[in-house]
Parts: sequence; structure tokens; C-alpha cells
Amino acid sequence: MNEPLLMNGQEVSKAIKAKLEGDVATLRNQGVIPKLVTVLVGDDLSSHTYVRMKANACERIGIVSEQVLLPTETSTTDLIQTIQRLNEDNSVHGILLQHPVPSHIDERLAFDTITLSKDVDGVTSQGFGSTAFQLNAYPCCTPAAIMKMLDYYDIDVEGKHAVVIGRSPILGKPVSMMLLNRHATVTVSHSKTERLGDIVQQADIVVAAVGKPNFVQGEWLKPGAIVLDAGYNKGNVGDCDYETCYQQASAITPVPGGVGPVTIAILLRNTVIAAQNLTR
Ligand SMILES: Nc1nc(=O)c2c([nH]1)NC[C@@H]1CN(c3ccc(C(=O)N[C@@H](CCC(=O)O)C(=O)O)cc3)C=[N+]21
Repeated sequence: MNEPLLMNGQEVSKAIKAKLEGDVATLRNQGVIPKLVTVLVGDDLSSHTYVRMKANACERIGIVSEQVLLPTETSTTDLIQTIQRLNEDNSVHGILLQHPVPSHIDERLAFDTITLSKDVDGVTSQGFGSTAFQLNAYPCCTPAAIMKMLDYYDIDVEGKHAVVIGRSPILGKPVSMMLLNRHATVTVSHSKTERLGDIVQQADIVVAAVGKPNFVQGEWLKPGAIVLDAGYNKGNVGDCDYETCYQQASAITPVPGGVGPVTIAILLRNTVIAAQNLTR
């Protein structure tokens, strides 16, 4: 097997961010400072790391970011009040509620409290529905990053069999809709799926979004499959067993340096567009 194409997330991320610099400058000249607020409930260490990375990325490009850190025992009502306050704050253009929230909180209700015009993370039911029907909404960041990666490397999914592993509200489900909209044949698999290896064997494109480190085995892959690893596990390992998948794939995203950096670039882009739209 030839060496696979390495899809370089840093490079794709840079290309997206380069286009944003002018937009941020224009907004600032108009007296508008784009602002993203991230809301994080609880003290999960890696969640804090991701939120900090998002804040740093904002800062580097001239987006103001604020972090709202709430204690683990925050109630759904309190979280909703926090989000409502951000909805009404005219200085805020984007709101991101970090997933997952502690299990006693109604995450769907909390997501759906975010006003559509500030849903730069595409997590609301309306945002999802709009994505599915190709209406105007901010796309969910990691799914959009996966599609961006495919576009950047000129990978056409039309007619291809895409197997998505995972069905989370911010990854598996929305990316399945996006692939379907590009005329892929989409199989969505999940923790209850039987004979997953047999299903993955039939995939031209594999999107791994399960949250299990090194889960997808190279031997499951059809030779020449395209592998997008959207996993983010402790220790910076993806959902794919990289060494063995690398042997089989024709194109693959590494972790780190793959889908992750592009996710953040999409978040920045969505926030800049939200600032433009809200101040028009
Ligand atoms: N509402 C919501 N929206 C999200 O978009 C969201 C979320 N919740 N919850 C958590 C996950 C995780 N996530 C990552 C984004 C970038 C990297 C990333 O850039 N990682 C670097 C490495 C990180 C490092 O160096 O530590 C890389 O892959 O190269 C990772 C993880 C967004 N998430």
C-alpha cells in the first residue's frame, strides 16, 4: 500500500483563519468587537483545556472571548438563566455551551435556550434542523471541520459509502446529515451496533466520533478507505488506532493536528459571521 494522504488540520485551519483577519479588521473599524462567550459547567480537566484553547485562538485573531465557569452542582434553571442573560447582551455575538454538561442538567433544554442568531456552535434543535435541510444556520463546528477537510483535499463523497461511528448531538448526528446532503450513502453506527467491523469494512469513508481511544482497527478498513478521526480522548489520542489505520487508508487525519484545529477555526469563522449578521 502507498503512503496515505495526510490531511493536515493545522494547514486547513491556517487557511480559514487567514481569510478571517480582514473581516475582523473591518468589524473593528466599524466599532464592532466580535465576542464569543463559552460556558463551562463543572471541573472536567480536558473540558477546561479545550475552552482555554478556544479562548487563545479567539485572542490571536482579535475576537474577544469570555469564559463563564459554573460549578458542577449548577441547576438546569441557573444554567438557562445564564444563557438567557447572554442572549440579551448585545456585546455578545456567539455563545458556546461546552458539551457534555453534568448528567443532572437537561443539556437539550440548555442548548435550545441559545438564541439561533448566536448559536455559533450549531447545537440548537433549530440549528440542527436547518443544517439537515440546508437552510441558513451556523453549522456545528466539528462536523463542519470534517466537511472542510474533505473539501480542502478535493475528496468528493457523492455516491460513496460513508460510515459514521457515533451519534452524538454535536458530531455523529450532524455530520451524517452533512454527508447525506453531499449525496453520500450514510450508515450511522453507535454503541449498540452489532458487527461494527463488518460494516466499517464496506466504508469508502469512515468518520470516527465515538470517544473511545484507538477504537477503530486498521483491519476493519477496506484498503484505500478515507479516515477522518474526530476523536478527542485523554492523552491526545484519537478514536482510530493510527498505526494500523495508516497502513490501510488512502487518506487519514492525524490526532493531534487533524480535525481539532479545524474545529476551532470554524468556531472563529462562525463567530465573525455572527458579529457581522448581528450588527448589520
Ligand atoms: N459545545 C461544544 N462544542 C465543541 O466544539 C466541543 C465541545 N462542546 N466539547 C468538547 C469538544 C472537543 N473539542 C475540541 C476542539 C479542538 C481540539 C483540538 O484542537 N485539539 C488539538 C490538540 C489539543 C492539545 O494540544 O491539547 C489537535 O487535535 O490538534 C480538541 C477538541 C471541541 N468540542
